Amino acid sequence: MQSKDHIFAAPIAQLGDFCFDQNVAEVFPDMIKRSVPGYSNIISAIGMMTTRFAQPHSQLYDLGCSLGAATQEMRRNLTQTGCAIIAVDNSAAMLERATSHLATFKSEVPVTLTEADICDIEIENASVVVLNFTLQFIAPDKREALLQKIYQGLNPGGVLILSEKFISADDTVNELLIDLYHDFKRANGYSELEVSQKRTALENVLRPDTPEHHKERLARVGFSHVDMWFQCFNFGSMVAIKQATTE
Ligand SMILES: Nc1ncnc2c1ncn2[C@@H]1O[C@H](C[S@+](CC[C@H]([NH3+])C(=O)[O-])CC(=O)[O-])[C@@H](O)[C@H]1O
Ligand SMILES: O=C(O)C(=O)Cc1ccccc1
Repeated sequence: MQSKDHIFAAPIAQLGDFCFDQNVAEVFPDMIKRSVPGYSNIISAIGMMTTRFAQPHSQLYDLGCSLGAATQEMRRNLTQTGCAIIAVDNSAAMLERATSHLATFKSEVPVTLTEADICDIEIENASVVVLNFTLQFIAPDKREALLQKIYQGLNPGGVLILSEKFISADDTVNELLIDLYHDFKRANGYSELEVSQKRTALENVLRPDTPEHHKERLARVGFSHVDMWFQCFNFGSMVAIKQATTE
């Protein structure tokens, strides 16, 4: 039985910052499905890109793995031999549930679940790195160093899949995309109060960048091929490919 997300349904007198605690981990599959437009399409495409980009005897990273949805899709779509998946999250509650969730599937592919800050881990011999709605929670002044580390740890021809909530550089478009996003949340059963309380709780925690800022930063750390492959309202996903040695 999956629990429904009612976290912001009742008025909260002292609304604190949003965090990935036990209560959020409990309702996370329902929350993410009803809160992130295109989430299931993005997860499927992570599987498709894994089939294309995974290199034999390399490592695949799921950074900010939550309950391991991207890890499971990568594992299911891996056709290369000798690969291992490293899934990392700094929320103990998420990792505990990811461990039991992933154990329900049969697979030959080794998965290591690590409780750590993704800014502190080593990345090496990587062919696929996934940041699926995680970079937005990293302090803005730490983002470039993290992307630089990912770039250094990727093998030539490797890919970073970066999904994020965005802001638009154009104020009118920005307002429109946020309005459409709130319509999407209401259509998925969230009340006005839930939408507004969550918005406030996320203010200091989820800091979105513009797509242009992402593209410039990805190019600056060294990625030679960068573009958006999916966008729905103010949510989307980018690919960044490290130049292959044969190009
Ligand atoms: N510094 C950090 N180090 C490690 N983990 C972190 C850090 N900061 C935040 N997290 C973790 O990043 C995850 C973000 S959710 C990712 C969804 C998943 N990728 C999915 O495909 O279902 C996205 C969302 O909820 O919007 C949470 O589990 C945090 O604990
Ligand atoms: O719900 C929101 O307002 C969001 O921006 C997406 C989201 C989804 C899950 C956790 C945190 C943010």
